[in-house]
Amino acid sequence: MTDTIFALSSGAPPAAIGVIRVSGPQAGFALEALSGREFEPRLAKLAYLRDESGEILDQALVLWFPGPNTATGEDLAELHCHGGRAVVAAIERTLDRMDGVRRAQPGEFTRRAFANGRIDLAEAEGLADLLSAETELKRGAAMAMAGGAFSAKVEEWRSRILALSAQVEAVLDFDDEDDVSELPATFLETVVALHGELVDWLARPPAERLGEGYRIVLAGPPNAGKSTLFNALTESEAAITSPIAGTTRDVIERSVAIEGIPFTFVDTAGLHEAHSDEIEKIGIDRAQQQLGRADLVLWLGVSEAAPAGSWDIEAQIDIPATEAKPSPRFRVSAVSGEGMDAFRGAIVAEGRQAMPKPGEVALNKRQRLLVAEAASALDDARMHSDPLLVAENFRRVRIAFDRLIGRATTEDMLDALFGRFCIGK
Ligand SMILES: Nc1nc2c(c(=O)[nH]1)N(C=O)[C@@H](CNc1ccc(C(=O)N[C@@H](CCC(=O)O)C(=O)O)cc1)CN2
Ligand SMILES: Nc1nc2c(ncn2[C@@H]2O[C@H](COP(=O)(O)OP(=O)(O)OP(=O)(O)O)[C@@H](O)[C@H]2O)c(=O)[nH]1
Ligand SMILES: [Mg+2]
Repeated sequence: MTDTIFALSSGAPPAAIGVIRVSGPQAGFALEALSGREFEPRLAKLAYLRDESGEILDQALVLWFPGPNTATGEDLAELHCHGGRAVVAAIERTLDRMDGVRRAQPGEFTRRAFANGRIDLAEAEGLADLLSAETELKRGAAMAMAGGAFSAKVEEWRSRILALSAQVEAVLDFDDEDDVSELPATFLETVVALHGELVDWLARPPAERLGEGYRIVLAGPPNAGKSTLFNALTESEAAITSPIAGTTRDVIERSVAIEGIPFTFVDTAGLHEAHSDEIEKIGIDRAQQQLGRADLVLWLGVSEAAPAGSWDIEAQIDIPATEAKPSPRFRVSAVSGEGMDAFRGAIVAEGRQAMPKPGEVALNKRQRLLVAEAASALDDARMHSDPLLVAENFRRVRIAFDRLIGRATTEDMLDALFGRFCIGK
């Protein structure tokens, strides 16, 4: 028999309220054992929860959801208890002592929702992202994925490839000529259109961008004001600043959201020919590596040395002795604040255009690999005139679509996905 599982599904104690969810065939029994009574479906009721000896553990608000029309597709009970550590622990211990009832593993509620067909795999991935969303932009993308926006798209692609497959199968069934010339005139057009759509999806900003943030590296010679600017942009004191050249030696990273856009700012050691100091040399090596990883480099050195694609910044403009650059992209002072508003605005605009659009679905790596596999199979299909090979490649396309929404999955893959969830989800 399926185990009945339980876990605290709200924030960690101590909290005002803790919600313990119980899902599975024994959920109704467990609820009755704790409360001594039965409940009307989907109607909140206040009840005392007791252990086997009759001792009151808590007074809780209880919800009873009989399956299969529930979040998990199983019988489901929710105990909205007081969120103190000992309260939650006492209720959990009492549940744990019941036959066929055990603690849930990470993501196990969602895994059951998937196993019972309540949600598909893309929606489950969206839920995982929703739980880890720290910016407005990521929340919007995750909500779109969790709400089935991409699943609906894949279903549509799937029906298109099935229709194309049927046309090829018809040729295979009725034609001895082994020639795709019998296919409808629109056949190739339809293949090309679907392929183009997949390629467009692959060109979209990836979902990982939303987590990692737009990566901006500050670079230039010592004492150029990199760390001071870094602190101003991240509104922190993360980097040490001083008039001593060579103050920053290691790479300092800070992730911040500005206007809902996620950024990772990176401060680096001043670039110059370090002759004697071994530590500084290592720092400069690391700074150089960071230049290669950046989405955007803010260059505070002489304009002639600016790396390709970087923004040439004239910093410390409040200091009269600062030599003016001929045509910098921005002139700023992190100390007086001069030029900073326009500079910050431009950075936000740059980050925004590299991110998925608000509320738009973004694909994660797994999803991109499968869309790429479907696109490449369609491309192969286009190259063949043998209907057997065309049909075979269309099968590859269909399998990739199936994997996107979880119609074809392996245990390993499900373990990896649902392991990302916290306990209680
Ligand atoms: N108290 C509580 N809040 C919660 C959740 C929960 O499980 N419990 N959720 C946990 O993720 C989210 C809401 N998600 C849910 C998704 C489906 C169903 C559900 O029962 N679906 C049924 C009936 C739908 C209906 O009544 O209209 C169904 O789909 O058939 C419930 C919650 C966020 N808030
Ligand atoms: N007045 C003024 N002083 C600044 C400004 N930016 C930086 N400074 C000062 O210049 C000195 C060097 O600044 P840092 O930010 O440490 O320079 P850095 O580029 O990080 O230097 P290294 O870490 O050694 O490579 C410090 O004393 C700062 O206080 C500015 O915009 N105006
Ligand atoms: Mg520094």
